Amino acid sequence: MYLGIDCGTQSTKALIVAEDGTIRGKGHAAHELIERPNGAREQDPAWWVAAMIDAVRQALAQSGLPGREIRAIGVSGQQHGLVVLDEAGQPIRPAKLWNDTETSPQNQELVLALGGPSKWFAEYGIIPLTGYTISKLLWLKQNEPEHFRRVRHIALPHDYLNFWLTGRHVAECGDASGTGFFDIRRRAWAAGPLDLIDGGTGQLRAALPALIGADDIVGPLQPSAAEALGLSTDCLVSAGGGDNMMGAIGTGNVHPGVVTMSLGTSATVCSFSPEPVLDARGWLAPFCSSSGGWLPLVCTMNATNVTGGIVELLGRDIGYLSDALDATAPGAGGLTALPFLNGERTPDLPNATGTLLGLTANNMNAGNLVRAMVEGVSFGVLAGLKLVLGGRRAARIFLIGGGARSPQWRQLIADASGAEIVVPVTEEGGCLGGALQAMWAEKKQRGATEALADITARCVAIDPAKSAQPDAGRRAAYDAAFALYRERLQQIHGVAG
Ligand SMILES: Nc1ncnc2c1ncn2[C@@H]1O[C@H](COP(=O)(O)OP(=O)(O)O)[C@@H](O)[C@H]1O
Ligand SMILES: O=C(CO)[C@@H](O)[C@H](O)COP(=O)(O)O
Repeated sequence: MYLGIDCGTQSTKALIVAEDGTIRGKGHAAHELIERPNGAREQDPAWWVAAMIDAVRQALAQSGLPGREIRAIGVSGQQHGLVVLDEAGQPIRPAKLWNDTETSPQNQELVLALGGPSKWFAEYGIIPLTGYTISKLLWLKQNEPEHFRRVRHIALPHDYLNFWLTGRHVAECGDASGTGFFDIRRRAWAAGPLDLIDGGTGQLRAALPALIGADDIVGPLQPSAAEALGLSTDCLVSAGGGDNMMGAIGTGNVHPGVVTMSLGTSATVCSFSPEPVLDARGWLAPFCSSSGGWLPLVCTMNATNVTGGIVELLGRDIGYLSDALDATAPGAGGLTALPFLNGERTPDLPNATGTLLGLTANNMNAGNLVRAMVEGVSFGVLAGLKLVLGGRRAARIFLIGGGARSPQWRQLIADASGAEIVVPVTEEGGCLGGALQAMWAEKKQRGATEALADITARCVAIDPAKSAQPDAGRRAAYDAAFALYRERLQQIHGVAG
């Protein structure tokens, strides 16, 4: 048995998976979120640990299996968050998250300090955007120098959980590639940007964990972690990765030609590549995968916070989102939402706020309000799909994340993209990816090596009842609404969608 753990923004999920891909147990525990009006978004790493313990114990109880049956664990985690640890390995302060826009001035400062976007691209293959890890370090130095001085280890959320599980400080290329201090072409840390922050003292270079391979084992569980989780100290922990990287594995996106879209707190779209896919404009995130390759990706910062938020504001439960899509027509009667509630990463508008345009006496109703938000979020990620595929059309998209539970939202994405939408039987893509990566690494460790593509081919199944085929008539209506969205985006923010 293998255990996948996914530390998302809103919750931690756990999944027990048998060698043939059968799901044996599930668990889920919600997270708190610290939000401040200045764009700060933070979580205490201790909350992730507590949620992980809770979710794993639920999954074990549901499976009825003894803990010693779990051979290996793979941890998936929200990308980019900065966990800073002191000499004793204790978190110094709450982690600033991927959707924290308070550090936008520091990001701008760093981009300029190295010589501008083209210099970053030439040197490291990436141009940092607000949300990536690096600006959080400069923010810490400028705003909390006492905390900065105590930094001895830098970790991403999943690296921190791996450390808590094993006592070892390591990282892997997928999640590391989203830091802004990683060389995308060479798949290695890039310490130069860190020298800009600490003035070349070497403090931050020394705080970097060693990089390991995607199919490597971090180590066995340390006794304290094994006891807390109800597992054995023989249980191994694999490299894990960023949640998008692990969601890619959980949808079989480990070879070219597969597209994964996630509708979680963020909306993301990505497609595996055996070569680096770089973008000198910096719109496409040129990340590595957590399966040994690259994973060009686009992430928008506003997704189910917007769609869930409007439904809540209307005093309904989340099922109303699907009802509203049923009750209204593509285009929401001319209503367009530019849903950048907390600034945005793609397009790069970290200080933007949301806008609702085209409101009339005829279209102002609850259904259209919900539809406009869902369409605004969807158009943002569909613009990203074009970037990821370099203008090619997707024939099929694997849809995961909480939003994929809505049949009507799935149909909207099918109609607006012209692609078939499929949903894996195991919709917790990050968790399944974690468990499958753990299987891959554990098998290699005991000399029973199996290619990851063979493991995903065996274990990732599509739920036929959840597939959606595009409708050409509705496609034309969505094309018109998408064109209006782009026009209004240009008008309000001066950028192309
Ligand atoms: N049936 C549904 N229809 C639309 N949205 C849904 C549905 N079920 C859940 N969601 C949305 O999914 C969100 C959670 O998504 P999830 O992928 O778990 O987030 P994260 O990984 O960022 O923690 C919820 O907040 C909710 O808004
Ligand atoms: O920042 C990114 C990707 O670059 C986000 O996708 C985070 O990784 C958070 O993911 P979710 O909580 O929405 O799954």
